[in-house]
Amino acid sequence: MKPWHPLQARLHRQLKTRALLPRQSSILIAVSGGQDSLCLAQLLMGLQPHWGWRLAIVHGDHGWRPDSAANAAHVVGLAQQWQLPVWVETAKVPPASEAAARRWRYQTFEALAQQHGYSTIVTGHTASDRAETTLYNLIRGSGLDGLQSLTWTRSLSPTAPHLTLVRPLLAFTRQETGCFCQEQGLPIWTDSSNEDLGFRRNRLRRELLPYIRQHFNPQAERALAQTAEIVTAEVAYLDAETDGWYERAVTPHTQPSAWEMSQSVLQQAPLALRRRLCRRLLQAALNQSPSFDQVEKLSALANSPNGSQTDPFPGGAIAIVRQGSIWLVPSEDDARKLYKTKQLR
Ligand SMILES: Nc1ncnc2c1ncn2[C@@H]1O[C@H](COP(=O)(O)OP(=O)(O)OP(=O)(O)O)[C@@H](O)[C@H]1O
Repeated sequence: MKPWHPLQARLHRQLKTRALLPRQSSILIAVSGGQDSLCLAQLLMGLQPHWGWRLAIVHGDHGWRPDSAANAAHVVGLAQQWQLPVWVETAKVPPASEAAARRWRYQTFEALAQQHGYSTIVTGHTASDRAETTLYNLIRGSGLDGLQSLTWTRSLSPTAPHLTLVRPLLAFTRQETGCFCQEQGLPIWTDSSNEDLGFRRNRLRRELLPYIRQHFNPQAERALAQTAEIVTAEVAYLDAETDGWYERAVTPHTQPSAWEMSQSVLQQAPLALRRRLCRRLLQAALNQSPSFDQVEKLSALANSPNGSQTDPFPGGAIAIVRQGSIWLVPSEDDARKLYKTKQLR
């Protein structure tokens, strides 16, 4: 038997200690054709006899670049060479942004995984991606949740709770995956859009991070990825704490729909949890991630007198203080209905 490559041995240890990909799992590998996902596919294939996984490849063709069909054909060719099942999903209309493309990819891959009985989708995200995301989110003013950036695992959607997204390469840098591909002679497909400095993300990767490395910390990438790792555990802890406070503080009502939050519970909550409670409530009520200012606006009602009210949130929802409760109602109209039913007195 061929001795394991050091990266393969490291990945094996990671998978064991973190219990990321259980034995006999059915795994769909998301392969863009870039160096990270090629490295991932190759490493998983090498470990497959030991873990007994069922592996397959999936590729998403966004139709963005003139060479996107050739890119897809390249991935199909590799999968055939590796003797793995392969699916290519093509976007009917090219997604309008990076974020839209990501959403489309995960939705399509998720449907495919369900259809063919795969329990896990894996991506080639690395410590370098993690470092960049953390730095990017820091500059944008994100809280801890943004700084944790990419997590090792996450469930893909509430409609498919058994389906997990796993990122097994978060401990490897892009430099390591690049060297690995070169050593193994893996044919990397170069995505020309990665060079485009019109994208903020690329400028951060090609200009800001090299500057930080040169002038502040040659290990900046590892340091940022480490920050993300530390923050991930802290966010998990705070989330679990928030669960209990949310349960005690918030009562949902129907007809008309409204959320009632106890003012005294909100007052007792430490500021970090108070903000989390308000954020979670706004997320549920508005169906979108609230901004910091919106969270602060709701949180300020913890100490506001009876009768206080916020100006409308996006979509027209308002929050009103009544008799020790903060009522979050979808609109002024709903507030009037509540007055009629005497709940809001
Ligand atoms: N078009 C795609 N088809 C399949 N998987 C994709 C696609 N684009 C991205 N992915 C998955 O998401 C991961 C991260 O995507 P990202 O856009 O950061 O990487 P990339 O630069 O396109 O390619 P790579 O990470 O493979 O070098 C990839 O490693 C890959 O697993």
